Amino acid sequence: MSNQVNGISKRLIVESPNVKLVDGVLESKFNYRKNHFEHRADGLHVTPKEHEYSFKTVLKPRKTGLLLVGLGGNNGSTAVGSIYANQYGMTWRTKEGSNQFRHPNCHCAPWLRLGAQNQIFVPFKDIVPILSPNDLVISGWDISNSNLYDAMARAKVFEPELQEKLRPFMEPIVPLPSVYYPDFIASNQGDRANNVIPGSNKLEHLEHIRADIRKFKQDHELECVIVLWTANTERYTDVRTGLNTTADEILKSIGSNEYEVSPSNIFAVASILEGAHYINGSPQNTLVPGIIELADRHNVFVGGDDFKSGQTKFKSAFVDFLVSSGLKPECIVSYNHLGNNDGKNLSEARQFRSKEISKSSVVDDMVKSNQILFPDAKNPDHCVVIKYVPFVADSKRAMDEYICSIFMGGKQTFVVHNTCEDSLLASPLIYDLAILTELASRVTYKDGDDYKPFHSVLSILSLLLKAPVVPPGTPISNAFMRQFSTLTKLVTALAGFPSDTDMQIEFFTQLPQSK
Ligand SMILES: NC(=O)c1ccc[n+]([C@@H]2O[C@H](COP(=O)([O-])OP(=O)(O)OC[C@H]3O[C@@H](n4cnc5c(N)ncnc54)[C@H](O)[C@@H]3O)[C@@H](O)[C@H]2O)c1
Ligand SMILES: O=P([O-])([O-])O[C@@H]1[C@@H](O)[C@H](O)[C@@H](O)[C@H](O)[C@@H]1O
Repeated sequence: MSNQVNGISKRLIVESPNVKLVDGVLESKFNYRKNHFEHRADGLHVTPKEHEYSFKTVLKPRKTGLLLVGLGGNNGSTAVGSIYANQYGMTWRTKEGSNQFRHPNCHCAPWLRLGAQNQIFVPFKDIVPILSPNDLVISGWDISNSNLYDAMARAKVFEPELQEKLRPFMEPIVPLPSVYYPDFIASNQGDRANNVIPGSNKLEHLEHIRADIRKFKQDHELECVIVLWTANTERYTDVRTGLNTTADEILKSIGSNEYEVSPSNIFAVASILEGAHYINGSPQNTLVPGIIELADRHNVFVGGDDFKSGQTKFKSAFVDFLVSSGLKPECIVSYNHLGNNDGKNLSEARQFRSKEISKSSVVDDMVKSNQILFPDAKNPDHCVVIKYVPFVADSKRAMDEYICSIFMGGKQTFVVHNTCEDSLLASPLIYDLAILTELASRVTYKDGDDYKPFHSVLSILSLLLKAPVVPPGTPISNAFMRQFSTLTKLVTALAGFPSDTDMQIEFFTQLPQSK
């Protein structure tokens, strides 16, 4: 591990009796402070509690494969192309001049202030070793047989010169045939579906996808495989007893060709049965209770839902700022239009509804966090609109209006406009999700005498997702900086030192001499 202090590269050496390195495994002890609260007749009682965790982190990242469902989409082709652009140091002209691949925010937090007194900043990757996106082996499936050069041109995300430089790398890549059940995505996607696994037997489709995953793992001698859904948004599936509320039910439903089993359910079950982790980058409710139970049974991670990329990411930080500042959001209208195939798919009601749910739930925790502003925990008026306008292609235009009640009955209105290539926001998140999932696969914690992995529902991915799926009983946090803090505190705990409290008390007190 190394860090930059004034440009001088230095190793990060943790001086602590709570840390030891044994055969490439970092063993660390972490004192977890967690207050216990109890409402009683005379008031709210708080009892400070402390719990000692022991972690083991295998330091060497695993040889990892990333299988994208929707490989030929705007996000999929952009994610693959950007890896080659980085690996080969490509530059390309734009009307503003020459451009260079900018490493995406694929380390989540490029810099993490550690030592308040020295303002030392260390990137995540130097706190615990994490996978580089360049080392990912990437493949995947698509219902469209377009090779990735044609898919990249169709996406209209990269500049033409870059597309041509990428052609030798992208043209040979043709997505594997996929599972296609028309009722789950918009009917306007039918003309794309020319790369489909034949037949209608869902158990055969499951076994086909399982065989694809096994072959990919064997061919590339992989230690870790992550399957990530970046295919079209599906409609919600029913969740009901007998269909998918237990692991045995979902397996039985596939065996009996149940109509309500979706393509994304098939991919999730196939991944889990092949020991591959499964991440849902779209808003549909793929991770039904039965799939979560199956993941737990097979000790693989699942995560979702829906990349938190632009309008919602901003909202998760902005509303946190508003509520923390005592400004009460009364009305939030989030409108956007875009012209890519995602927008086309979302132009049908059932697919839009999946997205509306994920985009609307993002303020819930922040509203509940302030009972002075929201005594009845009633959410602000919150309206989400998405329109498909082909001309703008991937360049999404998002316009938001926030109206807040402020001091003495005043009103404060914020209007936000942002334009971006949607795929340039989402593609780095594909790496982030894969990198954090691979890191989590190397971590165990002590529970009694044994070390065990984190819960199968990987809630540490919440920072990157609009509608985080969390272990049962876990409060859902969407506030951006709180999610960020959760992740930074975990990473430093794994490395054996608690992250800074940010109190900076030492600057307005005489710091007691450390023992
Ligand atoms: N900023 C963003 O782009 C962003 C943010 C959050 C979520 N998302 C979600 O990510 C997903 C992909 O977005 P996109 O812009 O790349 O869309 P896209 O339409 O360009 O790509 C989706 C791809 O999935 C393919 N596909 C559809 N059904 C499939 C199946 N059953 N198996 C395999 N492939 C299938 C399509 O042919 C298409 O190539 C969408 O669900 C979108 O809502 C995108
Ligand atoms: O992440 P975000 O920018 O809030 O939301 C986005 C929507 O605004 C967009 O319309 C949709 O096509 C993308 O899939 C993404 O979900």
